[in-house]
Amino acid sequence: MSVPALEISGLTKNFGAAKIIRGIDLTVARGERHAIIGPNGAGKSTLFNLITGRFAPSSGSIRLHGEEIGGLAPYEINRRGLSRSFQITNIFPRMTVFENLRCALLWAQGYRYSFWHMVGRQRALNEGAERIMEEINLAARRDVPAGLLSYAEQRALEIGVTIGGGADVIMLDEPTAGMSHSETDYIVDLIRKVTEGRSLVMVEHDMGVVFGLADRISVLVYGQIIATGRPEEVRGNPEVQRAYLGAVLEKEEAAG
Ligand SMILES: Nc1ncnc2c1ncn2[C@@H]1O[C@H](COP(=O)(O)OP(=O)(O)OP(=O)(O)O)[C@@H](O)[C@H]1O
Repeated sequence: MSVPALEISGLTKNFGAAKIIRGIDLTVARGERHAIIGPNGAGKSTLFNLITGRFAPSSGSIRLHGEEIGGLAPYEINRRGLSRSFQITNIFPRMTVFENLRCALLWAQGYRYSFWHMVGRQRALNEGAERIMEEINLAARRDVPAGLLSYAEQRALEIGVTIGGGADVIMLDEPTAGMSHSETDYIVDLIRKVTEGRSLVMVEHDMGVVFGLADRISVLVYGQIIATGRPEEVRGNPEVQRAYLGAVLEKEEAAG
């Protein structure tokens, strides 16, 4: 059996006396798209921040491709092949689409302190930036400053920046937050495309997005995973219905 992309076991996180993550075991296979859902305050962002290195675990283990990453700094985790996007757009508004992607590649390849090294890599960087631009469907917007793109295009660019470093585990925090139906469809198609052959872990409140994208779903309630499985298994799980999904799906149906 191949080593999972991500393997979390016995993970806990306390803030002072508050036990926020209370013993999580979770495995994400290579190439799997995995969604984490659950009610407000369940600990989804905290779990996300533990995996990406913003917080150190109180106990337990987080392995990326078999190597322990729990407690490493975010940039060290990034170098090992895990990249995250941000809920708040993380691009440079005055730089063009192309420059943003080039900058992401430059940063990821670790040339930021070596100007001469960088000059020698110009061609590879330019080609890499062009390739990602095609992948995220922004070639026609190549020379537009990022700040002038539509909101959905900015999120697409941000996904481009996230995959720019060649990471094979992508973490997305609410990638469709604040989007209209059509923008959501556009970003979902894009995420499906760019995560082909990569592993995806996403926190998302929109159940249409979750059930449309995820191979497997984990339901986090009060710092523990109460169910993990394929979408239809999770949807049919009575405990999940009771703790979370019943109310959410009713609300979404009512909203049309
Ligand atoms: N740095 C912190 N210090 C103390 N408590 C925190 C900290 N970060 C989060 N918490 C608490 O941890 C709990 C879980 O928060 P978290 O943001 O992880 O939940 P969530 O599932 O992402 O919620 P939402 O869906 O509303 O974003 C909350 O009660 C929150 O107040």
